[in-house]
Amino acid sequence: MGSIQKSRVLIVGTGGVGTMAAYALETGGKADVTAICRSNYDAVTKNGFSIDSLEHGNGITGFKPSHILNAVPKVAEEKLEPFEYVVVTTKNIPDVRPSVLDIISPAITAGVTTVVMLQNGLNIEKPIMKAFPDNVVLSGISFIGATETSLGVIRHDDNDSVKLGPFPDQAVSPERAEKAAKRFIDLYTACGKVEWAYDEDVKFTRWRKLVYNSSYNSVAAVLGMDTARMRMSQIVIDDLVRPAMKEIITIAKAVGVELPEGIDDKLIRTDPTDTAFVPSMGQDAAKGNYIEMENIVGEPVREAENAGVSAPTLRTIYGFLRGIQLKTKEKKGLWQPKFEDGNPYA
Ligand SMILES: NC(=O)C1=CN([C@@H]2O[C@H](COP(=O)(O)OP(=O)(O)OC[C@H]3O[C@@H](n4cnc5c(N)ncnc54)[C@H](OP(=O)(O)O)[C@@H]3O)[C@@H](O)[C@H]2O)C=CC1
Ligand SMILES: CC(C)(CO)C(=O)C(=O)O
Repeated sequence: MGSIQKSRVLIVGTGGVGTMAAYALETGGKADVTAICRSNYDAVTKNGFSIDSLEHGNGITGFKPSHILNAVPKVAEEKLEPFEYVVVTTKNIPDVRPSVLDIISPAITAGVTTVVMLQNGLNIEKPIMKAFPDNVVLSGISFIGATETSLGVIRHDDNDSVKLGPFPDQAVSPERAEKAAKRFIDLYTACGKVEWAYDEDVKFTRWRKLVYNSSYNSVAAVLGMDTARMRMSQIVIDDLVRPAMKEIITIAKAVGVELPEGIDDKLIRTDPTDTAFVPSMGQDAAKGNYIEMENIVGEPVREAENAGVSAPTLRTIYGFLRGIQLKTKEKKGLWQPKFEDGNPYA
């Protein structure tokens, strides 16, 4: 029997989500993974990844994807065989260059490569679909809890259950997009340890996830607080988290997405209370990293404005998050404190 041709998969970003994707795809045996590492490149090329995983087991050491690179390959220029899939697992920060489009473009073969976006937030697909109208772009909404605790060291402690499906309004045929999504699910779940499902309604799934992320993630970033403490306080839920959730539910309705009755109550109680869980934006803010505030809060706020819906809590939270991001930009040299032309407060 001849050997099976493995799918060429590029994973851009090997933090929590990207490393667990590399591990699932490689151990499934149907994919030949090229992983892009950045700050963890030296650690990973030397020692491989160390992983403690709820689903794959604890104490995994020395894991190395088939190929490890420290920059995204320029497929056309370097005359490489096209990638069938490019999986995007960086944080998505459109207000800081390079954008996701800038980062992944060199690796995409027009008309061939499917882009899999395993990132939180709204409208993240728009720039990719505009630049590559003849490529399938897939949405993966992840519930995995995976963190890179130090360079090349990953803790994975929640089920890797992703809903994957085509973003709406693509120029490619729905049949081609569905086939690409189902094939990727097959490659990923071949490891036998995780359950992924085909997503028939990406718009719904993304808005549903926003109910949690827009509220809990951003309040965690502003207050530096875990979700158990927010619930124990009562006031943080009553004054911030629940009103933000209710606004997302109202904006979703205005754009044609009916979220289930009681979704706010359910998601408020979703995290365990015996650990101090801090959602990703809270972790990034605490580390002084850029935060994913534009796709998680800015986009819903803009959708609300377009639909004529009032969203005062989200609007205020967005103001705080923009301030936090500006402080990070100043620390990293991307913003200088000076009056620009036209500033009325000079
Ligand atoms: N972690 C989780 O449990 C969940 C995460 N998500 C979403 O998944 C996405 C990924 O999150 P997560 O894995 O936690 O993120 P991490 O911050 O852990 O990892 C992101 C990785 O991308 C790398 N990266 C960023 N920019 C580049 C670049 N230009 N070139 C190469 N590598 C780059 C980072 O490198 P460096 O370290 O050098 O910055 C880092 O290794 C986010 O959108 C998040 O919201 C969704 C659900 C759950
Ligand atoms: C809460 C979680 C881990 C989703 O499962 C998430 O999306 C985040 O922290 O940003």
